[in-house]
Amino acid sequence: MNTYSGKKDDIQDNMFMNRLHQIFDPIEVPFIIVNRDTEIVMINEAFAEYLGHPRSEIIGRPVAEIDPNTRFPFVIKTKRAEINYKHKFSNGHTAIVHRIPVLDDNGDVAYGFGMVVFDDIKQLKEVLEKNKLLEGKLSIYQEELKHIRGAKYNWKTIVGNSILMQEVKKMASRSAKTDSNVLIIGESGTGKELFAHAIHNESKRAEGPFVKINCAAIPKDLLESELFGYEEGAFTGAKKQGKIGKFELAAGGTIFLDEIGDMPLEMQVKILRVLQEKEIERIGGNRTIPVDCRIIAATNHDLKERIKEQAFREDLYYRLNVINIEVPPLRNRKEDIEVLTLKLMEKLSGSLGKYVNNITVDALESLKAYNWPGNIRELENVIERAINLTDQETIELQHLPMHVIAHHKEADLSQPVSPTHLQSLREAVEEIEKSTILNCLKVMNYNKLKAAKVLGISRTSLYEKIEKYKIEA
Ligand SMILES: Nc1ncnc2c1ncn2[C@@H]1O[C@H](COP(=O)(O)OP(=O)(O)OP(=O)(O)O)[C@@H](O)[C@H]1O
Repeated sequence: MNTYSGKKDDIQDNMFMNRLHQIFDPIEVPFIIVNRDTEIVMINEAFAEYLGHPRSEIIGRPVAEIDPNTRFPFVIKTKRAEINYKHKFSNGHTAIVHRIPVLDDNGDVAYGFGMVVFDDIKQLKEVLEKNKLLEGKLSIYQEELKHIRGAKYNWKTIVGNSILMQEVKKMASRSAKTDSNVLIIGESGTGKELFAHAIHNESKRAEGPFVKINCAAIPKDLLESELFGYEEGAFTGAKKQGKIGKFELAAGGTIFLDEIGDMPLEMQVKILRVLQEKEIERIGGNRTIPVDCRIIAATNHDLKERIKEQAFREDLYYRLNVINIEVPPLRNRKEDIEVLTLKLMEKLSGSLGKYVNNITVDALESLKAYNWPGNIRELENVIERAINLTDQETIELQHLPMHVIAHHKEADLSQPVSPTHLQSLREAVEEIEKSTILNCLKVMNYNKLKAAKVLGISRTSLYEKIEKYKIEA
């Protein structure tokens, strides 16, 4: 081992430099330390070898004697570090180096520290290439993550080019540029959730998570812990390690509060507090956690009516309703029915594994004539049923439910039902009854109370019919 024996050769310095050699020698990266007179006080084996000199011959000598191109005198004079500088050594090697002045307590330069980061430019190029490759991969994974995290839809996947839809899309797209709260209103099945996805996807939070919570589907007692999470042992039955709530999960992204109109009043107070304070507290916790997510809420209720009924807080309504987007019902944009039908046929053919890509003019006319109380979700169900019924690649009138055909007056006269579909009146009535109940249940998200109301029958009667037709509800 070589030891330092420069001009200011006090024993402590010597021991210190020996120690540095012990540290830097096993490392293959070239390191060097010079004193303020730019004499080499430490150089590890890797650097000595790189310069092509035995270490014993260069320790203590001015670095410029070994490498006349050195910039250490400049770095020591200016006290300015040079990071990632390209340097051509006098032995012909070109490398990327760092040169860093090390200051003492008085702010004067005590040493100059140098290292070779890449020992030739080719190596640097390779690293850059690798980096480019990794960046490419990273963006693929980011895309995948975005997909997994939930926000799947954008303006293109929201089908419909009627004037009404163009207006709503324009408004929603404008809202995506801000971070304000958005309230999306519209009947059930109109596509409110799709709009929430698309707004998130176009916002500056697009790379963040999109977290949805259905305020109507989660039992009242669980809603608070779902939204805010809880600390370890917060209540009996709580998970041991605690639980992170949706607001925290949505950090950096968007939280979508679906069916906000059905949120219990006690929870509305808590949500209002979050909107005002921009912080939450986990159940059983004693610290506040800042909320960093955009809020989009949706409802199919007339919230002003709910306020009158004292079922919804007026202050919360105004907090949420900063930007209001109203998704029109399908019956007000019948121009969209054809393109929606074709798109849904394509989508459902894929998921049902049955290729159906045509629809007769009559069948399409029927769809256009119908009023669609369940909107696009109902249209989707009707198309799915038709794809299941047809033996060919075409949906015909006979594949549509009776209540849809009934709206197309000429259709039932001009289009005879095919002999294979002839049936008794009782069978026909039962088929209509069954499909009407099934449709209604689907449209009402299997809420039997609501479905019974819409069907105009009692809940008991609905249960009997579900039993009779063996409907899985
Ligand atoms: N414009 C559209 N283009 C294509 N598919 C649509 C469109 N609008 C809605 N859908 C489809 O219709 C179904 C219902 O849409 P969505 O769940 O967004 O409605 P919603 O208004 O949020 O309903 P709810 O109020 O019951 O929650 C979904 O399967 C969705 O993919």
